[in-house]
Amino acid sequence: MADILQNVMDHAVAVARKAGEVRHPYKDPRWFIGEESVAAGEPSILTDDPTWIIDPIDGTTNFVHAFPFVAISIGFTINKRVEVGVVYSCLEDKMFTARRGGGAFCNGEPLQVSDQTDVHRSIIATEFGSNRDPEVVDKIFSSLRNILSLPVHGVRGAGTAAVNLSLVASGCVEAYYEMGMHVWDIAAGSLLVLEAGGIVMDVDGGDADLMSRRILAANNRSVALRLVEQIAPYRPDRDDAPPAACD
Ligand SMILES: O=P(O)(O)O[C@H]1[C@H](O)[C@@H](O)[C@H](O)[C@H](O)[C@@H]1O
Ligand SMILES: [Mg+2]
Ligand SMILES: [Mg+2]
Repeated sequence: MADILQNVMDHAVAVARKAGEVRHPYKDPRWFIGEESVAAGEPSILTDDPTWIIDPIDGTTNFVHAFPFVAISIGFTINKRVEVGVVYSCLEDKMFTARRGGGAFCNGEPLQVSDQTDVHRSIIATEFGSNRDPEVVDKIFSSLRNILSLPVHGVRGAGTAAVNLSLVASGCVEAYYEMGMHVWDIAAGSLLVLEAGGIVMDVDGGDADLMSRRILAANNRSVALRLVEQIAPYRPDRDDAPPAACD
């Protein structure tokens, strides 16, 4: 694991030097998008530069309530594409790692998504999120009702996007979708799913967009597209939306 991170950091330095940059890739705030740094007012703009995307605690509400799923999520992008993903599920003591083109692993063991193609025999993970706007809550429940009525084998939610994505990558659930989470929740986990043989797309079936705050990750296209038909989509403000103007 340390080797993977060291290689990536070396790569980041090499890319920076090639571009004639003198910035230090581990210290310049422009090379980071983190939940806490953004909360402190740092920008949340994904550029082509090597960028670390970090959620130090994914599953904060779980953590506060001692609900036993909490993760650390670290993604690394170049040209806006996730090259490395690391999710550490702390209480399970599972270290999930993926490198683009290099596969996905849990504690060093290769991961493979489920081979189930029938949505009716699937478990779907999702989250209720934290937005209590009645229109959003209606959409959440509309999607849930449609999916439960398909029917599916079950609907689950770990309370952390990173763990939900690790569950898709591990083949424990067939798919995970959510609207309203942030780029730091999904950057690392989305690569886990891709490298375990799955797919990642927008909830409307379009291309995945890391900054859109919408994700559908699945073991295969046939399960994903059946879910697209059931999901009532809404558009949260993007992670890279300009801050609202003050009067
Ligand atoms: O804020 P943290 O880092 O705990 O992350 C969020 C989760 O990852 C979401 O899936 C989940 O839906 C919640 O929004 C949760 O807040
Ligand atoms: Mg999070
Ligand atoms: Mg967090």
